[in-house]
Amino acid sequence: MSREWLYQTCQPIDAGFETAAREHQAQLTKPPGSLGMLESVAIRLAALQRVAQPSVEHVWISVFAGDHGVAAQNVSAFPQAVTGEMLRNFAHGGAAISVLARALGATLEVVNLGTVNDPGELPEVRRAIIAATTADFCQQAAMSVAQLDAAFTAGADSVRAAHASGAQLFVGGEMGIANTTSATALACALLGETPDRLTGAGTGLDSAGIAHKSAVIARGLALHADANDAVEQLRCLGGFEIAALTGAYIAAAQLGMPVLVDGFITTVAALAAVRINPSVREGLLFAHCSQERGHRIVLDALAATPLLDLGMRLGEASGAATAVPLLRLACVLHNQMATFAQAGVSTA
Ligand SMILES: O=C(O)c1ccc[n+]([C@@H]2O[C@H](COP(=O)([O-])O)[C@@H](O)[C@H]2O)c1
Ligand SMILES: Cc1cc2nc[nH]c2cc1C
Repeated sequence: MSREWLYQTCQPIDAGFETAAREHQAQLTKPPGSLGMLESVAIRLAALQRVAQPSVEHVWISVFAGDHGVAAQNVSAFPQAVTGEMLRNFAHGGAAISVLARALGATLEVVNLGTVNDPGELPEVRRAIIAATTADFCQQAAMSVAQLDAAFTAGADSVRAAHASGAQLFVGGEMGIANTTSATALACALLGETPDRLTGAGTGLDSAGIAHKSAVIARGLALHADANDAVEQLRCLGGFEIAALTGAYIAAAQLGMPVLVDGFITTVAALAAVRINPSVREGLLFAHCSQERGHRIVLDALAATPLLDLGMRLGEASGAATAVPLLRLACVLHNQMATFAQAGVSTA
Protein backbone atom coordinates (compact mmCIF):
# COMPACT_ATOMS: atom_id res chain seq x y z
CA MET A 1 0.00 0.00 0.00
CA SER A 2 1.20 3.50 -0.75
CA ARG A 3 2.71 5.47 2.09
CA GLU A 4 2.53 8.80 0.36
CA TRP A 5 -0.15 10.03 2.76
CA LEU A 6 2.32 10.02 5.66
CA TYR A 7 4.23 12.88 4.09
CA GLN A 8 1.30 15.09 3.14
CA THR A 9 1.29 18.45 4.85
CA CYS A 10 -0.79 18.84 7.99
CA GLN A 11 -3.38 21.56 8.51
CA PRO A 12 -1.45 24.55 9.79
CA ILE A 13 -2.69 26.27 12.93
CA ASP A 14 -4.79 29.33 12.09
CA ALA A 15 -2.72 32.45 12.75
CA GLY A 16 -5.84 34.64 12.80
CA PHE A 17 -7.56 32.64 15.52
CA GLU A 18 -4.26 32.35 17.39
CA THR A 19 -3.78 36.13 17.44
CA ALA A 20 -7.42 36.72 18.39
CA ALA A 21 -7.16 34.21 21.25
CA ARG A 22 -3.92 35.78 22.51
CA GLU A 23 -5.47 39.25 22.42
CA HIS A 24 -8.58 37.93 24.18
CA GLN A 25 -6.46 36.42 26.98
CA ALA A 26 -4.79 39.81 27.47
CA GLN A 27 -8.18 41.40 28.14
CA LEU A 28 -9.34 38.91 30.79
CA THR A 29 -9.43 40.03 34.44
CA LYS A 30 -6.05 38.73 35.57
CA PRO A 31 -2.45 39.90 35.36
CA PRO A 32 -1.20 38.92 31.89
CA GLY A 33 0.27 35.40 31.92
CA SER A 34 -0.97 34.63 35.43
CA LEU A 35 -2.84 31.50 34.32
CA GLY A 36 0.40 30.09 32.91
CA MET A 37 -0.01 27.08 30.67
CA LEU A 38 -3.81 27.29 30.98
CA GLU A 39 -3.48 30.39 28.79
CA SER A 40 -1.11 28.95 26.20
CA VAL A 41 -3.12 25.73 25.95
CA ALA A 42 -6.39 27.63 25.33
CA ILE A 43 -4.69 29.76 22.68
CA ARG A 44 -3.24 26.67 20.99
CA LEU A 45 -6.60 24.88 21.03
CA ALA A 46 -8.35 27.92 19.53
CA ALA A 47 -5.76 28.07 16.76
CA LEU A 48 -5.93 24.32 16.07
CA GLN A 49 -9.73 24.11 16.19
CA ARG A 50 -10.03 27.38 14.22
CA VAL A 51 -12.59 28.80 16.63
CA ALA A 52 -12.88 31.76 18.98
CA GLN A 53 -14.15 29.52 21.78
CA PRO A 54 -12.15 26.29 22.04
CA SER A 55 -13.71 23.20 23.61
CA VAL A 56 -12.65 19.64 24.46
CA GLU A 57 -15.93 18.35 25.81
CA HIS A 58 -16.00 15.62 23.15
CA VAL A 59 -12.86 13.53 23.68
CA TRP A 60 -11.99 10.36 21.77
CA ILE A 61 -9.51 7.89 23.30
CA SER A 62 -8.04 5.01 21.26
CA VAL A 63 -5.92 2.45 23.12
CA PHE A 64 -3.82 0.30 20.75
CA ALA A 65 -2.64 -3.08 22.04
CA GLY A 66 0.04 -5.33 20.60
CA ASP A 67 2.62 -7.88 21.66
CA HIS A 68 6.38 -7.65 21.25
CA GLY A 69 8.75 -10.44 20.16
CA VAL A 70 11.49 -8.90 22.29
CA ALA A 71 9.50 -9.99 25.37
CA ALA A 72 11.28 -13.34 24.84
CA GLN A 73 14.47 -11.62 26.07
CA ASN A 74 13.04 -11.30 29.59
CA VAL A 75 12.85 -7.51 29.54
CA SER A 76 9.59 -6.94 31.44
CA ALA A 77 8.57 -7.47 35.04
CA PHE A 78 5.29 -8.98 33.77
CA PRO A 79 4.52 -11.98 31.53
CA GLN A 80 3.47 -11.45 27.92
CA ALA A 81 0.04 -12.96 28.59
CA VAL A 82 -0.90 -9.73 30.39
CA THR A 83 -1.40 -7.86 27.10
CA GLY A 84 -4.31 -10.13 26.12
CA GLU A 85 -5.59 -10.29 29.68
CA MET A 86 -5.71 -6.50 29.87
CA LEU A 87 -7.78 -6.44 26.66
CA ARG A 88 -10.45 -8.35 28.59
CA ASN A 89 -10.13 -5.90 31.44
CA PHE A 90 -10.59 -2.94 29.05
CA ALA A 91 -13.63 -4.68 27.55
CA HIS A 92 -15.16 -5.24 30.97
CA GLY A 93 -14.58 -1.66 32.07
CA GLY A 94 -12.16 -2.42 34.91
CA ALA A 95 -8.90 -0.87 33.69
CA ALA A 96 -7.72 2.57 34.80
CA ILE A 97 -8.48 4.02 31.38
CA SER A 98 -11.97 2.48 31.45
CA VAL A 99 -12.69 4.31 34.69
CA LEU A 100 -11.09 7.57 33.55
CA ALA A 101 -12.90 7.55 30.19
CA ARG A 102 -16.24 7.00 31.93
CA ALA A 103 -15.53 9.79 34.40
CA LEU A 104 -14.67 12.14 31.52
CA GLY A 105 -17.62 11.10 29.37
CA ALA A 106 -15.05 10.28 26.68
CA THR A 107 -15.44 7.73 23.89
CA LEU A 108 -13.06 4.81 24.49
CA GLU A 109 -12.04 2.62 21.58
CA VAL A 110 -9.68 -0.33 22.20
CA VAL A 111 -7.87 -1.79 19.20
CA ASN A 112 -6.30 -5.27 19.27
CA LEU A 113 -3.47 -5.27 16.74
CA GLY A 114 -2.14 -8.70 17.71
CA THR A 115 -1.66 -10.50 21.01
CA VAL A 116 -0.09 -13.87 21.73
CA ASN A 117 -2.76 -14.60 24.33
CA ASP A 118 -5.55 -13.49 22.00
CA PRO A 119 -8.85 -13.04 23.87
CA GLY A 120 -10.85 -13.24 20.62
CA GLU A 121 -13.97 -11.17 19.99
CA LEU A 122 -14.75 -8.85 22.89
CA PRO A 123 -17.35 -6.12 23.28
CA GLU A 124 -15.92 -2.64 22.60
CA VAL A 125 -12.64 -4.04 21.20
CA ARG A 126 -11.91 -3.53 17.51
CA ARG A 127 -9.94 -6.40 16.01
CA ALA A 128 -7.33 -5.24 13.52
CA ILE A 129 -5.00 -8.20 13.92
CA ILE A 130 -1.69 -7.85 12.08
CA ALA A 131 0.04 -10.90 13.61
CA ALA A 132 0.17 -12.53 17.05
CA THR A 133 3.28 -10.53 17.86
CA THR A 134 6.09 -8.55 16.29
CA ALA A 135 9.38 -10.40 15.76
CA ASP A 136 12.19 -10.17 18.30
CA PHE A 137 14.27 -7.21 17.13
CA CYS A 138 17.40 -8.90 18.47
CA GLN A 139 17.00 -11.43 15.65
CA GLN A 140 15.28 -9.62 12.78
CA ALA A 141 13.21 -6.53 11.99
CA ALA A 142 10.23 -6.28 14.35
CA MET A 143 7.82 -5.82 11.44
CA SER A 144 7.63 -6.51 7.74
CA VAL A 145 6.88 -3.60 5.40
CA ALA A 146 3.29 -4.82 5.02
CA GLN A 147 2.84 -5.13 8.80
CA LEU A 148 4.13 -1.60 9.35
CA ASP A 149 1.72 -0.27 6.74
CA ALA A 150 -1.17 -2.15 8.35
CA ALA A 151 -0.32 -0.60 11.71
CA PHE A 152 -0.14 2.94 10.25
CA THR A 153 -3.52 2.33 8.64
CA ALA A 154 -5.10 1.00 11.85
CA GLY A 155 -4.08 4.20 13.63
CA ALA A 156 -5.34 6.44 10.84
CA ASP A 157 -8.65 4.51 10.78
CA SER A 158 -9.21 5.33 14.45
CA VAL A 159 -8.55 9.00 13.84
CA ARG A 160 -10.95 9.07 10.90
CA ALA A 161 -13.65 7.52 13.11
CA ALA A 162 -12.89 10.07 15.85
CA HIS A 163 -13.10 12.93 13.37
CA ALA A 164 -16.35 11.62 11.87
CA SER A 165 -17.86 11.42 15.37
CA GLY A 166 -17.17 15.12 15.91
CA ALA A 167 -14.45 14.60 18.52
CA GLN A 168 -12.60 17.78 19.49
CA LEU A 169 -9.51 16.05 20.87
CA PHE A 170 -7.75 12.79 19.99
CA VAL A 171 -5.98 10.84 22.74
CA GLY A 172 -3.90 7.78 21.91
CA GLY A 173 -2.88 5.13 24.40
CA GLU A 174 -1.06 1.81 24.28
CA MET A 175 -0.83 -1.55 25.99
CA GLY A 176 1.88 -4.07 25.23
CA ILE A 177 4.15 -6.01 27.51
CA ALA A 178 7.81 -5.17 26.67
CA ASN A 179 6.88 -2.07 24.72
CA THR A 180 9.14 0.18 26.82
CA THR A 181 12.02 -1.90 25.41
CA SER A 182 10.84 -1.29 21.84
CA ALA A 183 10.08 2.38 22.48
CA THR A 184 13.47 2.93 24.15
CA ALA A 185 15.29 1.24 21.27
CA LEU A 186 13.38 3.37 18.78
CA ALA A 187 14.07 6.55 20.75
CA CYS A 188 17.79 5.72 20.84
CA ALA A 189 17.82 5.21 17.08
CA LEU A 190 15.84 8.39 16.37
CA LEU A 191 17.90 10.55 18.73
CA GLY A 192 21.35 8.94 18.41
CA GLU A 193 21.21 8.27 22.15
CA THR A 194 22.72 5.33 24.02
CA PRO A 195 20.51 2.79 25.83
CA ASP A 196 22.20 3.40 29.19
CA ARG A 197 20.86 6.99 29.17
CA LEU A 198 17.28 6.11 28.22
CA THR A 199 16.48 2.66 29.60
CA GLY A 200 14.11 2.59 32.56
CA ALA A 201 12.15 0.21 34.76
CA GLY A 202 9.03 -0.10 32.60
CA THR A 203 6.48 -2.06 34.63
CA GLY A 204 8.96 -2.41 37.51
CA LEU A 205 12.36 -3.95 36.75
CA ASP A 206 15.08 -3.73 39.40
CA SER A 207 18.50 -2.29 38.58
CA ALA A 208 19.86 -5.65 37.34
CA GLY A 209 16.80 -6.02 35.14
CA ILE A 210 17.32 -2.52 33.73
CA ALA A 211 20.99 -3.29 32.96
CA HIS A 212 19.93 -6.48 31.13
CA LYS A 213 17.20 -4.58 29.21
CA SER A 214 19.74 -1.92 28.21
CA ALA A 215 22.08 -4.63 26.86
CA VAL A 216 19.20 -6.19 24.89
CA ILE A 217 18.44 -2.76 23.37
CA ALA A 218 22.13 -2.29 22.51
CA ARG A 219 22.05 -5.62 20.62
CA GLY A 220 18.99 -4.54 18.68
CA LEU A 221 20.52 -1.19 17.81
CA ALA A 222 23.69 -2.89 16.57
CA LEU A 223 21.70 -5.34 14.42
CA HIS A 224 19.64 -2.53 12.85
CA ALA A 225 22.37 0.11 12.61
CA ASP A 226 21.68 0.38 8.86
CA ALA A 227 18.12 1.62 9.43
CA ASN A 228 18.66 5.26 8.64
CA ASP A 229 15.29 6.93 8.45
CA ALA A 230 12.42 7.14 10.91
CA VAL A 231 10.12 4.79 9.00
CA GLU A 232 12.77 2.09 8.77
CA GLN A 233 13.81 2.55 12.41
CA LEU A 234 10.16 2.20 13.41
CA ARG A 235 9.82 -0.97 11.29
CA CYS A 236 12.96 -2.57 12.73
CA LEU A 237 12.60 -1.61 16.40
CA GLY A 238 9.02 -0.52 17.06
CA GLY A 239 5.76 -2.37 17.55
CA PHE A 240 2.29 -2.57 16.08
CA GLU A 241 0.77 -0.21 18.65
CA ILE A 242 3.68 2.25 18.41
CA ALA A 243 3.33 2.42 14.62
CA ALA A 244 -0.46 2.73 14.92
CA LEU A 245 0.05 5.72 17.22
CA THR A 246 2.51 7.25 14.75
CA GLY A 247 -0.02 6.84 11.95
CA ALA A 248 -2.78 8.21 14.16
CA TYR A 249 -0.82 11.33 15.12
CA ILE A 250 0.00 12.08 11.49
CA ALA A 251 -3.62 11.54 10.39
CA ALA A 252 -4.96 13.71 13.24
CA ALA A 253 -2.63 16.57 12.34
CA GLN A 254 -3.65 16.27 8.68
CA LEU A 255 -7.32 16.51 9.71
CA GLY A 256 -6.63 19.46 12.01
CA MET A 257 -7.66 17.52 15.12
CA PRO A 258 -5.69 18.41 18.28
CA VAL A 259 -3.84 15.53 19.93
CA LEU A 260 -3.02 15.03 23.60
CA VAL A 261 0.03 12.76 23.93
CA ASP A 262 0.18 10.41 26.93
CA GLY A 263 3.36 8.85 28.36
CA PHE A 264 6.76 7.51 27.31
CA ILE A 265 5.74 5.07 24.58
CA THR A 266 3.26 7.47 23.01
CA THR A 267 5.82 10.30 23.10
CA VAL A 268 8.30 8.10 21.22
CA ALA A 269 5.55 7.38 18.66
CA ALA A 270 5.00 11.15 18.44
CA LEU A 271 8.73 11.71 17.91
CA ALA A 272 8.65 9.19 15.05
CA ALA A 273 5.62 11.00 13.58
CA VAL A 274 7.40 14.37 13.75
CA ARG A 275 10.56 12.90 12.20
CA ILE A 276 8.46 11.45 9.35
CA ASN A 277 6.37 14.60 8.92
CA PRO A 278 7.61 17.67 10.83
CA SER A 279 4.33 19.55 10.30
CA VAL A 280 2.71 17.16 12.83
CA ARG A 281 4.45 18.91 15.72
CA GLU A 282 2.21 21.93 16.18
CA GLY A 283 -0.89 19.73 16.56
CA LEU A 284 0.54 17.96 19.61
CA LEU A 285 -0.10 18.81 23.26
CA PHE A 286 1.74 16.82 25.94
CA ALA A 287 -0.13 15.58 29.01
CA HIS A 288 2.52 14.46 31.46
CA CYS A 289 6.07 13.43 32.16
CA SER A 290 6.06 9.78 33.09
CA GLN A 291 8.47 8.20 35.53
CA GLU A 292 10.01 6.13 32.75
CA ARG A 293 13.66 7.17 32.62
CA GLY A 294 13.89 8.31 29.00
CA HIS A 295 10.69 10.30 28.88
CA ARG A 296 12.17 13.69 29.79
CA ILE A 297 14.87 13.33 27.13
CA VAL A 298 12.32 12.50 24.43
CA LEU A 299 10.06 15.38 25.54
CA ASP A 300 13.05 17.74 25.37
CA ALA A 301 13.87 16.52 21.87
CA LEU A 302 10.34 17.56 20.90
CA ALA A 303 10.65 20.89 22.79
CA ALA A 304 7.55 19.72 24.68
CA THR A 305 6.37 21.05 28.04
CA PRO A 306 3.98 18.53 29.60
CA LEU A 307 1.11 19.72 31.77
CA LEU A 308 1.56 17.25 34.64
CA ASP A 309 4.28 15.40 36.51
CA LEU A 310 2.48 13.03 38.87
CA GLY A 311 4.95 10.14 38.96
CA MET A 312 2.63 8.09 36.74
CA ARG A 313 3.96 5.25 34.55
CA LEU A 314 0.91 3.23 33.60
CA GLY A 315 0.39 4.01 29.93
CA GLU A 316 -2.97 3.05 28.34
CA ALA A 317 -3.70 6.82 27.90
CA SER A 318 -4.14 7.27 31.66
CA GLY A 319 -1.85 10.31 31.95
CA ALA A 320 -3.56 12.05 29.05
CA ALA A 321 -7.02 11.30 30.44
CA THR A 322 -5.91 12.79 33.76
CA ALA A 323 -4.90 16.01 32.00
CA VAL A 324 -8.19 16.39 30.08
CA PRO A 325 -9.92 18.25 32.96
CA LEU A 326 -7.11 20.82 32.84
CA LEU A 327 -7.71 21.37 29.13
CA ARG A 328 -11.43 21.73 29.81
CA LEU A 329 -10.75 24.28 32.55
CA ALA A 330 -8.37 26.17 30.26
CA CYS A 331 -11.21 26.39 27.70
CA VAL A 332 -13.91 27.56 30.11
CA LEU A 333 -11.59 30.18 31.59
CA HIS A 334 -10.84 31.44 28.10
CA ASN A 335 -14.51 31.41 27.10
CA GLN A 336 -16.22 32.64 30.25
CA MET A 337 -13.96 35.02 32.19
CA ALA A 338 -14.97 38.68 32.15
CA THR A 339 -12.76 41.21 30.43
CA PHE A 340 -11.41 44.27 32.27
CA ALA A 341 -13.90 46.42 30.38
CA GLN A 342 -16.88 44.17 31.15
CA ALA A 343 -16.05 43.95 34.86
CA GLY A 344 -14.99 47.56 35.29
CA VAL A 345 -11.58 46.53 36.63
CA SER A 346 -8.63 48.87 36.12
CA THR A 347 -5.76 47.71 33.93
CA ALA A 348 -2.06 48.04 34.83
O1 LIG B 1 3.31 5.45 29.54
C1 LIG B 1 4.35 5.27 30.15
O2 LIG B 1 5.14 6.19 30.38
C2 LIG B 1 4.67 3.86 30.63
C3 LIG B 1 5.82 3.64 31.36
C4 LIG B 1 6.08 2.35 31.81
C5 LIG B 1 5.21 1.29 31.46
N1 LIG B 1 4.10 1.55 30.73
C6 LIG B 1 3.17 0.43 30.39
O3 LIG B 1 3.72 -0.81 30.78
C7 LIG B 1 3.83 -1.71 29.69
C8 LIG B 1 5.25 -1.80 29.22
O4 LIG B 1 6.16 -2.03 30.27
P1 LIG B 1 7.27 -3.16 30.08
O5 LIG B 1 7.99 -3.16 31.39
O6 LIG B 1 6.53 -4.44 29.86
O7 LIG B 1 8.09 -2.72 28.93
C9 LIG B 1 2.96 -1.16 28.59
O8 LIG B 1 1.72 -1.83 28.60
C10 LIG B 1 2.83 0.32 28.91
O9 LIG B 1 1.51 0.76 28.69
C11 LIG B 1 3.82 2.79 30.32
C1 LIG C 1 -1.37 -4.88 34.87
C2 LIG C 1 -0.84 -3.95 33.78
C3 LIG C 1 -1.67 -2.95 33.26
C4 LIG C 1 -1.17 -2.10 32.25
N1 LIG C 1 -1.71 -1.10 31.55
C5 LIG C 1 -0.82 -0.62 30.71
N2 LIG C 1 0.30 -1.32 30.85
C6 LIG C 1 0.12 -2.25 31.78
C7 LIG C 1 0.97 -3.24 32.30
C8 LIG C 1 0.48 -4.08 33.31
C9 LIG C 1 1.38 -5.14 33.87
